[in-house]
Amino acid sequence: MSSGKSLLRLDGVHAYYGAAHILHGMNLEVKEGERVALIGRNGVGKTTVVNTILGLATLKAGSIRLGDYALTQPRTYLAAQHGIAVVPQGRRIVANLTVEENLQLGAATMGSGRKGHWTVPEIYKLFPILQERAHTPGTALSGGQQQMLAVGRALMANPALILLDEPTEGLAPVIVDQLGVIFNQVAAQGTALLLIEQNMTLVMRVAERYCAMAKGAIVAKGRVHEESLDELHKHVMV
Ligand SMILES: Nc1ncnc2c1ncn2[C@@H]1O[C@H](COP(=O)(O)OP(=O)(O)OP(=O)(O)O)[C@@H](O)[C@H]1O
Repeated sequence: MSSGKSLLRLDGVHAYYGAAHILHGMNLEVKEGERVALIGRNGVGKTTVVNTILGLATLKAGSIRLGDYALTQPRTYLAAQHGIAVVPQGRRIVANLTVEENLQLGAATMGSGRKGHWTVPEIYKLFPILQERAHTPGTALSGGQQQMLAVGRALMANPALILLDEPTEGLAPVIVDQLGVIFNQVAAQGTALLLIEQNMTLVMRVAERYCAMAKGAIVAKGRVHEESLDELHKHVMV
């Protein structure tokens, strides 16, 4: 376990959509530079963890800390201000902006003015195809390229931690492999990753430890090593 600074910590979190009680005492911590996978079957509440941090699901009990900051009233901009960027499920590329404008939006809407390694030229080094298509509308890209854009946009905020919500969903295996390489490069730059993922091969390649959810809480956790695949699969098989 990393002895670094805590970037994100949930303790006993209960969260709701309206009257629907989704997170039931959720605990989770990601420290500086860590690569953590959050796994579990469809519908167990993985996206709701992200939505609760962003204020899109209602936090009713428990606590969330973003670094040293106690997040009592979650809001999207507060996560960004405290160094957490999100690559949302479904990518959410802005339709009437070009690739480059989408990237610039990442720096602007994260709002914290954080400086760091990631600039438009650095994103283009990571994803040369985005430079080739810089002036194309973001939504005219292929699914894999849109996911690269969503990752690039999140990096533009120079986050300490990036939350990746099923980034490889619906993508061809060759693109999944490319993204795996990229996530490792991003982590090597010092950015911590929380990877929500159904592809356990990718989890094996990227994560150093995993947390498995069922029914809105953590039911297992451990280190990822060469023998982990069967154990990981148990938590995602239907
Ligand atoms: N806006 C909403 N209103 C009410 N219930 C919702 C809403 N969004 C999700 N849910 C329900 O909350 C539960 C958890 O959903 P969530 O999206 O967090 O699961 P998940 O583990 O991320 O699954 P998936 O892999 O399918 O994205 C599911 O039962 C889902 O139907």
